[in-house]
Amino acid sequence: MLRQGLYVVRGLYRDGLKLIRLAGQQSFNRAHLPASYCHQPIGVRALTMSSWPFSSKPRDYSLPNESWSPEMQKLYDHYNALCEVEEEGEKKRGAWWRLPSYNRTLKYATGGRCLSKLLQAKARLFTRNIEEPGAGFEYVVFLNKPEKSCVCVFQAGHLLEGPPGHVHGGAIATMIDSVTGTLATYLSGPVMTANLNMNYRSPIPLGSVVLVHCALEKVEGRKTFISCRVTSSDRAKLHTDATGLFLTINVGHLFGA
Ligand SMILES: CCCCCCCCCCCCCCCC(=O)SCCNC(=O)CCNC(=O)[C@H](O)C(C)(C)COP(=O)(O)OP(=O)(O)OC[C@H]1O[C@@H](n2cnc3c(N)ncnc32)[C@H](O)[C@@H]1OP(=O)(O)O
Repeated sequence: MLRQGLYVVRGLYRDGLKLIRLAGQQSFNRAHLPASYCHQPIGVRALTMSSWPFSSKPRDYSLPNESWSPEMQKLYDHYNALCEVEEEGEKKRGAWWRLPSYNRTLKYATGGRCLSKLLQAKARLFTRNIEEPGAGFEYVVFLNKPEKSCVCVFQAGHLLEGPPGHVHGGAIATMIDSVTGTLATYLSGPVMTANLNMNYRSPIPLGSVVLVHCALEKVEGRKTFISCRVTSSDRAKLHTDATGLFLTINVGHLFGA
């Protein structure tokens, strides 16, 4: 069982990174996957899964929905336009990639040896488990590969309230962990957060749109250091700055190996 679990998680990360690399596609779907990805078994076959890692057509939460404010949409359009550049009349991939985002990673999510199949089936990504559009975390992450950095456009919904009318510090920390963790994962493979340091500089009004900028500071062996700044959408106001340390893990770590 443990060996099966390891097999599954390895497949998850390998295929997750493949998905990230396919992320820039505007209308990402199975048809865009390489044939080898669609037809060859991956590790998760061990648990009788199809090679497509989702149970049904997944919703890509990084795409615009009706709850997005004009400001959020404008920032999305801005970064999305940078994902494709025109050179000599030809459209080419730009430096930026939009990362798709799903609320579950696999039909049977992985989560350690103690998780029952029922719990695994119910597992959902923390930041994507509020179904009502606009009520929780609305965000999209754009990765800049050459610069080893990323920007997240984040609109904070009313269910994230902490101090009256403002975003809860834990919700801000969640976004920082998620975005720095995403960048670290992209750069270093499977990682876990070992340390996050945060300075809350100014409160974030509920419903507002902020930018979460993350950049690679350095990699030392298994350690990936990421810095992060949460600013107003015009970058004029600093809301939070943070640093994160991520340690590359052997995926067996998640199974207590
Ligand atoms: C479709 C699929 C898509 C997949 C792709 C998609 C993208 C994906 C997005 C993910 C977005 C979510 C991102 C959430 C990310 C989490 O929230 S992870 C959950 C929270 N974190 C945890 O639960 C981690 C709990 N801690 C641990 O498991 C272990 O302590 C760790 C972090 C793995 C480290 O343990 P270890 O590997 O045994 O390392 P250890 O030997 O103790 O230390 C190694 C070195 O690191 C140093 N170190 C360790 N801990 C610390 C620390 N806290 N501070 C400073 N130094 C430290 C040690 O001093 C040592 O240094 P050296 O002596 O080598 O110089």
